[in-house]
Amino acid sequence: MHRLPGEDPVTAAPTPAAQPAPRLPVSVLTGFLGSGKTTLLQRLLHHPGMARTAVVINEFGEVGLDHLLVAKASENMVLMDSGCLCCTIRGDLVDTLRDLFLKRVRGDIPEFDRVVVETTGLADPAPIIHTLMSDPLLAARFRLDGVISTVDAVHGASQLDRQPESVKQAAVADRIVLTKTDLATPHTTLALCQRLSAINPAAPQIPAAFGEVDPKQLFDAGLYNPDTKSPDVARWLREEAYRDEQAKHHHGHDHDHGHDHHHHDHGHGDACGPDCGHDHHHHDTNRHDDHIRAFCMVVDEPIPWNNFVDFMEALIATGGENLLRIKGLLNVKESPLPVVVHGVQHMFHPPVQLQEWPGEDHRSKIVFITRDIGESVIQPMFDQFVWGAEGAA
Ligand SMILES: Nc1nc2c(ncn2[C@@H]2O[C@H](COP(=O)(O)OP(=O)(O)OP(=O)(O)O)[C@@H](O)[C@H]2O)c(=O)[nH]1
Repeated sequence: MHRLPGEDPVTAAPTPAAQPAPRLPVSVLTGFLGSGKTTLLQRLLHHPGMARTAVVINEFGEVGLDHLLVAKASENMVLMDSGCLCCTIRGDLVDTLRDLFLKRVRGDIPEFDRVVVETTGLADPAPIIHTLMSDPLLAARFRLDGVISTVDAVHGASQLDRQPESVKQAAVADRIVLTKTDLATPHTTLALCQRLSAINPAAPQIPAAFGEVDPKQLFDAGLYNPDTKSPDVARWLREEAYRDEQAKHHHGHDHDHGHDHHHHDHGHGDACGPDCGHDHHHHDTNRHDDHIRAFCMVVDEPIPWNNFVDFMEALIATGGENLLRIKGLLNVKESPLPVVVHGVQHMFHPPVQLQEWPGEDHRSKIVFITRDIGESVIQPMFDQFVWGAEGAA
């Protein structure tokens, strides 16, 4: 069984949340085969805003860098005229990032302020996120900024139907980039956006034909706002997006029987939109995204920290691989200051104690994106572990 790292955020030396973390932010760029990752990267590498970025890719050939190449820094590293560095994976990601960091410290390569790692199209992004969180040397030097997932506006819906990886890539995303919007009809794009909102209510969906997007929309997706140099919980958690989505999918239903409901086009094609009059509201267990649940729990009473850890451990033991993303702002009983938790599957970042509440609302809010574990399972488990031992609530 996995303990939450950090054990006790209250008695442990508090992570100084108000100071910007010195670790370099890493963005993971993922997306299904052919969904436009390379096209997006090519456009990004041209962008002046991408100077001081190191990009980690699988092969130079894929990205077609010849016209951008300024100097070869080493066998697997090139420097571009935009100022950014591009390097191919050597060994594994851990070796590559350590190598990059060492070269930067030694001054062998120009300083960079952020890293983008492109995954292959069939990759499950979770192990990469785990590597960043769990390798002690990497975790001391790098931090996960966010996951950017490209979704093909034309083929995205059928990929969501058939490919569990594509659903997972969308579910763990902090930003979703809709590619090939130039080729898709507005109806197709709208229907896809609605499906993506049901899978991942909080991730902004950014249309980018031919990779045309302002890098600012993709980066700085983490808890810290680089402008204010302080945590921006509202932007990071976006629990209201989960509540809006839950309200949409539970209209007319006051029960939770373990299934979510989705609006979708089940074969009516482009002509079918949300106002087309078809009955879109039904179950279809063959679609991979019908297994995804996205919901928010709001807890009024302060939570005993150890009970919360027990709850998380029980949940991880029940189905850690199905907890795609969990984020929370907790009011813990032992402290007047809030604690932020963040997990992907069975791995959790060390909890962070904030130095102040982000607003007047001091209730705990936890958002979940899960596969096959609904609120109807998680809420009773939470009540049992968190309040059961206390005899409260
Ligand atoms: N019309 C149009 N074509 C696009 C767009 N984005 C990508 N493409 C094309 O789609 C194809 C696949 O794009 P890539 O950028 O190679 O996709 P990828 O995700 O890197 O592909 P893999 O590395 O094979 O997983 C290429 O032929 C691109 O030119 C877009 O926004 N509009």
